[in-house]
Amino acid sequence: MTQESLVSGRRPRTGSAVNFSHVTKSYGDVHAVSGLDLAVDRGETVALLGPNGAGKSTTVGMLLGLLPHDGGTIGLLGTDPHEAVHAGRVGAMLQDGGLIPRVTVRELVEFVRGTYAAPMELGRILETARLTELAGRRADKLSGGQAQRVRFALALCGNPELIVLDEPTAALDVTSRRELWQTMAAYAALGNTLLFSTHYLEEADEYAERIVVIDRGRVLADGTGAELKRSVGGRTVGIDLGDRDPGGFRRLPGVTGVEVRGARLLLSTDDADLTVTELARLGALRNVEVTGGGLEAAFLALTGADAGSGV
Ligand SMILES: Nc1ncnc2c1ncn2[C@@H]1O[C@H](COP(=O)(O)OP(=O)(O)OP(=O)(O)O)[C@@H](O)[C@H]1O
Repeated sequence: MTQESLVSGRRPRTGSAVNFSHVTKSYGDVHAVSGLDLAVDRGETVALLGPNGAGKSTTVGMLLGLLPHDGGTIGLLGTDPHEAVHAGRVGAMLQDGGLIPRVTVRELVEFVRGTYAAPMELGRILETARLTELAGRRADKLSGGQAQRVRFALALCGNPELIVLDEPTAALDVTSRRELWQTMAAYAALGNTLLFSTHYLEEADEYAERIVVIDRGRVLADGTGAELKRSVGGRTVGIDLGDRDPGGFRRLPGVTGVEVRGARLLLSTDDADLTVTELARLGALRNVEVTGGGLEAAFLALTGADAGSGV
């Protein structure tokens, strides 16, 4: 660690945290992961976004050394998954992890801390996971959001450099989701690496610096939320047609398609700004509405466009 990182408690953001190269994994005839390439740098917060059955949990399982991979190589914090996990350098929050009954939050966290050679200090774990007030409560009598924060606290026990979270906010309400994200974002802000899988597009867009879209075990897209939205482009600009000739709009900048629906003219465009500017110049902006271009449209285009490719 550098002098600065020792003073501030921040970790240096250099080097590779996760490196999958051509990784494959099958369950019998099911190709769950098919030649996956994925690189995450230290200090990054990355979302693995994919539909059901995309291979997210299998990827997380292999990353943590819980599932053997069939082919390719997996590097974790400059070493192999087993070594990194055994050294306490990786924390994990998996789906459906039950909490031991009849013990308090403090006892549970103490117990898990005891399994590490150099654990994070108890007070800091409770504070980071916002559990200080709940430390004396029974761990099996908490709300869904509180229980998930306890699971996050358990993932923090070894003072890990990387935390891997498999759908951490599934089944949580909006408030609990936001609270959990505040705790995780604070940990990431110290220079730690977060890799999480999710179904929630808004969550990936809001909290991840990078989104890796996977489907059928392969990477379909990799970039910031803004880059993914841009890569699909495709917005629709709608205006009231009035008595104008729809054909004349075909030559407008950005326009890729023209459709008349009732009294409305719908222009498909790959550059909505340019199209709208030109409509304004022509004095044709009546009841303008720009739709599409969100992450959902990008996600559907990416996963849908790949359907039927035979993989
Ligand atoms: N133990 C298993 N035995 C057989 N097939 C499996 C097993 N685990 C997963 N699969 C299959 O592998 C593929 C990838 O599953 P995986 O659970 O990794 O996807 P996922 O993206 O995590 O899905 P979800 O979002 O629904 O959790 C799916 O087709 C799934 O049915």
